[in-house]
Amino acid sequence: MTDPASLIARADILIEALPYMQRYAGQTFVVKYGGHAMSDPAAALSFAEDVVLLKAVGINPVVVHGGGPQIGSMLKKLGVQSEFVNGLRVTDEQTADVAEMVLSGAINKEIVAHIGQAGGKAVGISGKDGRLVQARKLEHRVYDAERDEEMPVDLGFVGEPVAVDRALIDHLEIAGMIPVIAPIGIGTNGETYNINADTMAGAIAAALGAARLFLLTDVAGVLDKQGQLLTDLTPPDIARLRADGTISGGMIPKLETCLNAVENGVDAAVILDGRVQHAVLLEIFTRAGVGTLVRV
Ligand SMILES: Nc1ncnc2c1ncn2[C@@H]1O[C@H](COP(=O)(O)OP(=O)(O)O)[C@@H](O)[C@H]1O
Ligand SMILES: CC(=O)N[C@@H](CCC(=O)OP(=O)(O)O)C(=O)O
Repeated sequence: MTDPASLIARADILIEALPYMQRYAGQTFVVKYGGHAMSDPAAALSFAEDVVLLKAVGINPVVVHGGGPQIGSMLKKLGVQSEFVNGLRVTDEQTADVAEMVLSGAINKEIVAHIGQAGGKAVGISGKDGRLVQARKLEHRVYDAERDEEMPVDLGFVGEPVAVDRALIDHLEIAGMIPVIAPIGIGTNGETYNINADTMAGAIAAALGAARLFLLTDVAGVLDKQGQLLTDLTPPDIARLRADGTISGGMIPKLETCLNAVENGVDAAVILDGRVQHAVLLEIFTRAGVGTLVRV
């Protein structure tokens, strides 16, 4: 028989979560699940359980997923070269087709299935469904040291969200369904845009007036040059980390997303390690938050 003290300790864990449940009931949390974080099958299932638990306690979780490494493997199988500029994949027409196939097909449905297994009801969509995310070509600029100025770089069919029509998400919420969104946008002429999943999650979080944006990745959070976790960041901190080269690659769009989100009404954005089982629950429902919190 389990001893009474350990039973009480279990109940204490639930009681610790109570004020958070009361505070967050009815609020929308956007959770971005990165392609790197997905690689651990046990963490993938525990992620689905966390999302179902959020829904069960009255929070509205909206999942936006990535799949960069998985797109990379598929392109490799097809013998297509892929290149990144500041964490963004240069996307020609063929690459856009592959990105849509991998994101909206394989990955999206896998997450939907996991949420189903965990006892929830998820609906997998992309930014094309219900014209959820209208996009245009991203005009990207990169600093050219020789010229000492920012120069335009053509990234092909990389999109930036220009408008979010939240109607479909609202319908799904009313129906008790959890939206799972692939980061594909639609152009005015029906073209397919490959959108960085962090950017997509940030745009959706701002449009929904989400209370929190969580970005799940494969590091503990933002690390300083010594590899130590930075637990709290403000917009000036982020500008400094970018200027002194502490952040690079995929962390650049991630922190830009956090900045945009908190400057556009999202209360806080958190970067956390999605390889840790139940990372989302630990962050939301315990006193010891994990990861890097960005606030204005
Ligand atoms: N200062 C930093 N702290 C943490 N990670 C960083 C930093 N600078 C660059 N990175 C890189 O950013 C990566 C996370 O971005 P990304 O690979 O796009 O992840 P995801 O697929 O989850 O979106 C980390 O794995 C790490 O290699
Ligand atoms: C424009 C751009 O870079 N799009 C990304 C979309 C997927 C993504 O962002 O996935 P992660 O979150 O796993 O990195 C790509 O093609 O890889």
